[in-house]
Amino acid sequence: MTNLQVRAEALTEIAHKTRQAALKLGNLTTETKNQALKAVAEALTAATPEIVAANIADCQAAETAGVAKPLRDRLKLDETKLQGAIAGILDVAKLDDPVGAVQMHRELDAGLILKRITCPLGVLGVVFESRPDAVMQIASLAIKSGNGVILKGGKEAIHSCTALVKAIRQGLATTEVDPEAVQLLTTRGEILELLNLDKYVDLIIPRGSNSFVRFIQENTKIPVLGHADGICHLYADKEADLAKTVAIALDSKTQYPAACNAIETLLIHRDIAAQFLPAIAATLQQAGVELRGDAPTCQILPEIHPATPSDWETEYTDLILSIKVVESLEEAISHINQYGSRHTEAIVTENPDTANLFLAEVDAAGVYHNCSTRFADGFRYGFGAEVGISTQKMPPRGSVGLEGLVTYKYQVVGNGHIVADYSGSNGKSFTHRDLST
Ligand SMILES: NC(=O)C1=CN([C@@H]2O[C@H](COP(=O)(O)OP(=O)(O)OC[C@H]3O[C@@H](n4cnc5c(N)ncnc54)[C@H](OP(=O)(O)O)[C@@H]3O)[C@@H](O)[C@H]2O)C=CC1
Ligand SMILES: N[C@@H](CCC(=O)OP(=O)(O)O)C(=O)O
Repeated sequence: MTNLQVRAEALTEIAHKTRQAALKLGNLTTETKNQALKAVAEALTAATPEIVAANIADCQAAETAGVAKPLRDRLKLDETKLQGAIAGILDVAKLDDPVGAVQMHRELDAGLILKRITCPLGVLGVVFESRPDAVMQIASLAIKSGNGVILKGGKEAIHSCTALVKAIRQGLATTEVDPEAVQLLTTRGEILELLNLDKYVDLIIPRGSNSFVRFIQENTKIPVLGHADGICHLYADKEADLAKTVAIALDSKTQYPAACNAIETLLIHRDIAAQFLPAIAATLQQAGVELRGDAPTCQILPEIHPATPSDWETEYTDLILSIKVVESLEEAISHINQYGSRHTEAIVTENPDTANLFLAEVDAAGVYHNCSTRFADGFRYGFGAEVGISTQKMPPRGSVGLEGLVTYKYQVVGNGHIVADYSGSNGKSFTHRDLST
């Protein structure tokens, strides 16, 4: 057998075990799943020294390799960040179980009852960037939603992800959840093999660049839920409040510059540009942001770099912001719909009609008025955690939490009912009576 065949066989075995574990997990009670999450939290707490040491090794290697600082900040998992993520697991335990919800309860005819009931998807394959806290968010959401999960983090986070998954599996080993429900892959080659395993894997969630998500979509028969790049904008309207604009621009750009929900471009109405831009620029530059502007912006801020057309389509994941002066709300919306990645878009204005037009006409998973784009997050939305932010149009769209990880079944129970009785000129009629309370 060639090395490739050996790898394919090993991966098939992993996927098979995950599926078996997921089948059992999908039928466990809410209480049992919550106990498993608590055991996972305890195991992660106990393994804190090993996890932090593994992360230090990853961070040092990333620094040596010249990985940019915002991406190293994203990679970092110190004790405080780890404790926050563990608290997040306990928050997921407190959430309602997304499995077993009766979404529809209908009498079709006397004694013939239809229910639509939520159920797990089965096995998820989630590929994500070098952000180790994602392991805990995704694994806890998978367990609570009754799904098995095969994880693959970015190469810079390999030691951190390995230590985390080891602790998660140790925690699960003390519970009724089979540890095989949570798996970790570490190489791109394994991902390519995983794409062939449509018999075992029900959904692939790639978190990464647009080209990577497209590559996955084009190379698998497994359904794909794409979490692609975030080219997000803030539009300062002619009726914007200056203090709000400065605060929101600062937060949206600098609070976590490597996050996909950080802004890349500030659009500003020409009527306020001369008044607002000096204050906005001073605050951003003080925070270390490099500004790049179009010609009208550079006239007001002569010290900044001119922007080139490629700036409008670039996600910097760094402390860089492009600025463009627009003639109107319509031009701002049109720019966003052309260059945005349908992730998260915000307007600052005191005019409710202008805001409503923006919220209605901008095509994105998140449309915000007078607040930071950094609110695009499962924890902040009250979902406990998130698998990521779906940039696809079909649901689940935006931040994907527990509800995005279940599907449903139609359950029909009768008593010997047959369709022939309801057909033809003398056929019985359906009652279609709603039985939901
Ligand atoms: N919408 C969302 O929720 C999120 C979006 N993003 C977006 O992702 C981008 C940043 O991602 P970045 O850090 O550069 O990560 P990449 O897109 O480079 O990589 C992300 C993951 O995909 C893997 N990968 C990339 N290319 C391939 C390939 N051709 N074959 C197999 N595996 C591959 C990487 O593996 P390896 O490291 O081993 O190469 C890594 O595990 C940004 O655009 C950001 O906005 C990020 C997180 C969440
Ligand atoms: N919702 C997240 C951002 C989504 C995400 O995972 O982004 P990234 O930092 O690119 O990995 C947050 O606000 O932290």
